[in-house]
Amino acid sequence: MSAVREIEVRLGARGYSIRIGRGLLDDATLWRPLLRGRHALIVTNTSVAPLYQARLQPALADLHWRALALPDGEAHKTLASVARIWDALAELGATRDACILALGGGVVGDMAGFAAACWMRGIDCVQMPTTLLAMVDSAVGGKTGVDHAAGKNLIGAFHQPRLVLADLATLDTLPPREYRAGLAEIVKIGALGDAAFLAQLEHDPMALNAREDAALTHAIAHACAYKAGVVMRDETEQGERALLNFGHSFAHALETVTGYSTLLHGEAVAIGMVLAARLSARLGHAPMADAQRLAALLHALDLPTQPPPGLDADALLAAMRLDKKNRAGTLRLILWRGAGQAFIAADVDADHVRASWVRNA
Ligand SMILES: NC(=O)c1ccc[n+]([C@@H]2O[C@H](COP(=O)([O-])OP(=O)(O)OC[C@H]3O[C@@H](n4cnc5c(N)ncnc54)[C@H](O)[C@@H]3O)[C@@H](O)[C@H]2O)c1
Ligand SMILES: O=C(O)C(=O)C[C@@H](O)[C@H](O)[C@H](O)COP(=O)(O)O
Ligand SMILES: [Zn+2]
Repeated sequence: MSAVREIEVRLGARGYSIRIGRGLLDDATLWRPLLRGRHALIVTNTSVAPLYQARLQPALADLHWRALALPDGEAHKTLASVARIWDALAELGATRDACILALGGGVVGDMAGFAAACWMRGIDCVQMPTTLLAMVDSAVGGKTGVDHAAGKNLIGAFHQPRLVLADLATLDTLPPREYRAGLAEIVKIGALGDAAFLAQLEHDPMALNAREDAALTHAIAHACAYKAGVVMRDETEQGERALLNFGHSFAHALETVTGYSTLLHGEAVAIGMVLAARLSARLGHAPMADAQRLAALLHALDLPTQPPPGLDADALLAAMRLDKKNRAGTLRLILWRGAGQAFIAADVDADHVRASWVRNA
């Protein structure tokens, strides 16, 4: 096994480690001791189960355990899917000391975490992310939940995992488009608060595309450490944590309006960050040159930087009005003052936001 990086998320009794390395799923000593009771449920999906589920099974032999493979895709990130997890827990007879092992990308992780938050008002969940996006973002920080037809992640809970185990070997099978989507959330960390990291990515955007363990470990650990710092200071998004939403008011509207089936989350975030950066420039908060820099980096990483054609600006604006960051009927967005300097912008003018949806505006 190659070197393992470890990052602590210090949240008192809710604290946990993030471990990053190759082959971690095969080392049951890393996660098996965390299972306190007799019941374990592997929550995964139909694509990931055949690839990685067998890695976990030997260590579960002396427990009551089951595996639930949910249908694949963001369109299935629904309460109906979570109800299937609760049904599986009921069939297993899972008590308060049961543990869910969330094996998959962010969709699986968000649903498994939410099911764990609610079952008997809270059982343990170990996040075993198998996508780049889940390793750098969704498995960390305890945001869990599902989508609603009216908006992304509108139903959910904060529920921290007991452990995050990021096995780099699982990325070997990740399709290129999904991999690139994860790069968008890595760029986001630089864009919102870490200009030096952003400059590193700009200096050699292709280094990460090689999927070489050392470069990957560095980027994943850097993104996780940054996010962990924010979460430790503001676990439930009373303030600073909202900055991790840079680009997301636009991204979530895009995902909602396109029925959660056209754009990947990371792709929507790439577009959303460029729109937020351009809007910041038009409102006089930031240089337009920084928005252009950001778009150039995302383009170099083969990520989209413009909304797909033919979308209805009014529908997109309507979706943005249901964003969780809004207050008292006004739009509250994450904008920036330039690379690495995101801030919370209250009461943003709706006409300006609407104009952002015009392609090339
Ligand atoms: N909770 C949070 O803080 C947070 C943060 C960011 C994103 N998210 C959420 O995460 C979701 C996106 O996550 P995602 O990008 O991981 O998408 P995903 O979970 O849909 O996974 C992407 C695709 O890759 C497949 N896959 C997963 N691992 C694989 C592997 N190792 N080999 C081959 N195929 C594999 C999946 O089956 C799926 O088809 C969105 O719902 C988003 O809202 C949550
Ligand atoms: O962890 C956070 O906080 C984030 O905002 C991370 C985002 O990348 C992620 O997409 C998150 O799910 C969005 O949260 P939401 O509260 O806007 O639904
Ligand atoms: Zn995101």
